[in-house]
Amino acid sequence: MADYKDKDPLESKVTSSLEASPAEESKPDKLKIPKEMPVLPVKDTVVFPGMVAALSVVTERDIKLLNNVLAANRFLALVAQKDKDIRGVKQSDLYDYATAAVVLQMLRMPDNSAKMLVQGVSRIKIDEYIQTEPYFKAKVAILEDIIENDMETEALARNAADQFIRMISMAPSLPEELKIAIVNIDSPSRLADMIASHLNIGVPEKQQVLEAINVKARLQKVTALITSEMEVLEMATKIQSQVKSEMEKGQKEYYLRQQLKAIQEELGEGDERAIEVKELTKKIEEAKMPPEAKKEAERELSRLVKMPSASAEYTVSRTYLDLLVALPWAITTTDNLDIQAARKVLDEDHYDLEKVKERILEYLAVRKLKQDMKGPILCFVGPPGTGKTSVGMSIARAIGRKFVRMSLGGVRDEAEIRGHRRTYIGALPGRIIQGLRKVGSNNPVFMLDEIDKLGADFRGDPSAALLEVLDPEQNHSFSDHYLDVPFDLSKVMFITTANLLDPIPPALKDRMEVLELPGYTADEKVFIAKQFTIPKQLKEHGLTNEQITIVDDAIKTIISDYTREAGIRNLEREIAHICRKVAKDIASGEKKSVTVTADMLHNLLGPIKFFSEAAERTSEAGVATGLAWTQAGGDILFIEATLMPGTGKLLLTGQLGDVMKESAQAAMSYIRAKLAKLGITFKDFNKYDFHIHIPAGAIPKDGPSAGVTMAMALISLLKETPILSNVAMTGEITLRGRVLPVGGIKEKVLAAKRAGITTVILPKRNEKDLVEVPENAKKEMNFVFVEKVDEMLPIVFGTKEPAVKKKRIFSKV
Ligand SMILES: Nc1ncnc2c1ncn2[C@@H]1O[C@H](COP(=O)(O)OP(=O)(O)OP(=O)(O)O)[C@@H](O)[C@H]1O
Repeated sequence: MADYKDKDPLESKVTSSLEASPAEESKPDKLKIPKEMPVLPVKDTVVFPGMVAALSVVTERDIKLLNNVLAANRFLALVAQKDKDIRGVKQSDLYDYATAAVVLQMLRMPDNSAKMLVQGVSRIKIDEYIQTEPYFKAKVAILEDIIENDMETEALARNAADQFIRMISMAPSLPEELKIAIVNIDSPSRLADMIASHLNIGVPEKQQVLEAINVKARLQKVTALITSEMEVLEMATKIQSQVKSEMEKGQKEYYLRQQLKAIQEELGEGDERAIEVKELTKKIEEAKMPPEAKKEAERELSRLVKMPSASAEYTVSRTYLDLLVALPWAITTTDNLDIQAARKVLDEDHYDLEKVKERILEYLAVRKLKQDMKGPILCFVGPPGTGKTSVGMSIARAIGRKFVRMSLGGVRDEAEIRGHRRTYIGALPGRIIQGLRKVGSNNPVFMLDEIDKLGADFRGDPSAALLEVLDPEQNHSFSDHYLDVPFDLSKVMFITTANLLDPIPPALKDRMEVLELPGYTADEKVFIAKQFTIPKQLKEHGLTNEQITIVDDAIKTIISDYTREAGIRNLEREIAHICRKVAKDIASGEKKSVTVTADMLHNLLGPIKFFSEAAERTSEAGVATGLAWTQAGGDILFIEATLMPGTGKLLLTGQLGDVMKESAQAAMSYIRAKLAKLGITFKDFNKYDFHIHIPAGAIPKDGPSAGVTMAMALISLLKETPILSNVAMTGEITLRGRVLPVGGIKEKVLAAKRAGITTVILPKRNEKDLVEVPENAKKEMNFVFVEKVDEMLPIVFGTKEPAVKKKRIFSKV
């Protein structure tokens, strides 16, 4: 068995120990090819005719063969082995097609093996083995090429040559000189053999080329092999260039980094990064985070260290770490549990608001007994300016906690509460986490203002996120999307505020303890103004008691003529206005001290802003004064009714909800059914259209409560009798004329009092609610409780019998 060692015979080192050298006369000649010759099995390669190859001869059997060949005519058959790993080769292990070759040179090696240089002469086919020992010998048939010298052969040959030349340029293992050799080959048959012998292909493919006697088929085979080889080469080149460019990039970055480091060292900033990491590590330790958060912070820090400081990712990571270390994981302020002291602080800041103050003192008392008690979640409900926010601040001051406030008005996006995931560009933590970071303690009084103005849209429902915040069962592990690790909110005392209770989602309402702050009477306002508002405003404007005095009358006039509100926000604003004007006079040296009287208000505050409309509006028949419970607390509203020629339709305009429309229908039907009982002589209902109007600005929260007012406006119209201007009413009406209870009695009564009403008609079943109305209001007003609409008539018209007709407002049709 011969081993193929060297493809390029020119490189084999043939030295002076050559045993035989081919003489000129022994040059291979096809004519002299014998018909019988020894057969040498070859591993690993196929020697093509015309090619020179160096083979190693190792086994004793092969050496014997070689000796005999050299002693005879130097011809031998080189046959490729089907499987190169087989030892003790049999005939069936060899291909049938072979190459007749002559031995050109032989070189004996010191270890008894030999190397020989052979040259292929012709394709042969083994016909029959005639000897197997000591080596194979066979009868062979010499195969002649089948060649057509046509254009196709020519084209195939040129194409193969061109492709192969291109391939040489791409394959680093093929020498450039091969190109010249290829160009100089004239015979297509030799060209195909030459190319096949240099292709990096297996023995079976080479054998196929050898067996292709037809030169065209051989060229085609070779072309296909070159093409697939080129594809492999191209792919390899691509992979190589990719690897190279990535390596280059990495090397470039490394090089630049080294430079940067050198520059930083020169500038004395060399270890800035190290200092930063040290500082952050220290801060992580100091923040005393729970294990989960600490692990996350440490992981983020190890990521940060690997990032280039100029990258956007670095900033994101650094901002996140800054938040993690800044959050008050373990900072808790100590509560002041002294109930007396707390009461003093609460009283110092606010008048009345007893329910709220009591609730807080109760909480403190229980806290004293049970250390780990959860904070209550309170909801202060009331009209604007009734002290909801300021009492929250006062609570924080009384217990000795920090205070943070966030308005939920118009919040529609869940992410505002719970934050954006950090994968978003410009992501931020939610407002709860932001608030806690700002306030710097984990047990502040956290005020969530305007919870009734929460919105919801496609960006998620913020109330769902709030549920988690306000649920004591869940909020010990509140998850903010940005923060990504739970934060314990259970120590926070949440206080929410709302103007109205109804719009608050029921699930949220459920979790809170509602405390109402309904508003103040004029007298209470005077008291608050004197005790709290005026001293506060004087202080804010740098004025002293000697420099300005506001007499009681002036305060009362501000309340009645310049404000109409349940709270005291506008009163405070008007007082501030007066303080500014007085401060100007005093600062400019014009005056030394000013006593503000009611007469001076016109000059200081401008013309009166609110008139008592009741007297004016109800001077005509068909107008009734109702009481409404609105966003701003209680208010009065004038319901007007009129009629005009028509067909008996009922027309409704103004701020009417569906419920109010139904109430109007009910009122009308009741009246028409009870004309005689109500003392109405009007009969031509089918010849007139009726029109009820509720003016803008008085959007009642509880629609049905305008029922009795609409009924009274219609009755007044039909009886052509005006209603007394000092009477106002509220109540729902049924078809049978019953008066049903309504809400917001305290607010409504206070609003009536502000408007100068002295008699208020209320549903009988609301009598119990009168306890909430302040005593002084009760003293100055009359309350009439009714069960049926007809009971109202004597009161609204001021007489037992229908009043005197004043003037006709419709003519007979
Ligand atoms: N009972 C009171 N005693 C003393 N001052 C009061 C009282 N009620 C309200 N005030 C003062 O009225 C002003 C307005 O109150 P605040 O801003 O707390 O109203 P609010 O109920 O929160 O209103 P909004 O619903 O508009 O938020 C504050 O300066 C507050 O100090």
